[in-house]
Amino acid sequence: MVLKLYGYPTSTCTLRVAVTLKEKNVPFEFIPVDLVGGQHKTPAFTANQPFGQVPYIVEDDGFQMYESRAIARYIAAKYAGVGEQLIPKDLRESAIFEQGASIELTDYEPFVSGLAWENKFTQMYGGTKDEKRAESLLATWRSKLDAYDKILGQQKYIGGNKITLADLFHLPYGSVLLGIGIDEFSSRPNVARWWNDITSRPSWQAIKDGL
Ligand SMILES: N[C@@H](CCC(=O)N[C@@H](CS)C(=O)NCC(=O)O)C(=O)O
Repeated sequence: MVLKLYGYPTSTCTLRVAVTLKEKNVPFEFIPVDLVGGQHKTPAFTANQPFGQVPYIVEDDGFQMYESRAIARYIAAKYAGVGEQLIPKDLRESAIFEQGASIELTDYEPFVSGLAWENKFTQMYGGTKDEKRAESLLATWRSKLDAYDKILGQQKYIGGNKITLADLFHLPYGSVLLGIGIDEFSSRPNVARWWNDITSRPSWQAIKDGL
């Protein structure tokens, strides 16, 4: 038996875990959850993920957990000896990794997810776009990316000079926005260099269009 990843084929949170598994060459079985049909809100599902969200993983000895970034950290630690380190061991390298991972959570995800909802998902679910909110999110995200460009002018990756989970965490939502024509990456030289670098990794290429 291999690790089971319960998720949705194109969900950003599911892809965050999948790219980490691919990066570490961990074989896994993807088990699709019917988000459209509401499977994730059933008692059988919330027994495994109390918030009724994907993803969660189950290992062959029965160990299971949820929260995409926490799962990625677990996988990176468990398979530390395989491929890239993804979470540095050195104290100060680890501190800069944590800095980058925190930036993703506070200065990136709220804006990219908001923009993805306003420009894509809301309409998919029959809602209407809130133009004012979308404009405000875009303006803030642009200023955040200006800061990213400065950071990436001084270091190769967002979590230091080596690829880490902090970089991988950026991939799913950034790709959603590019897919709907919101490109704030290519006009910023250091961000563009970084984005091309991380998106060209075989791990991401293998899953970027969904599982
Ligand atoms: N913090 C959670 C968020 C999980 C989450 O938002 N999952 C979304 C898909 S990316 C979901 O299940 N949405 C359906 C819902 O919330 O009803 C994680 O990172 O795993």
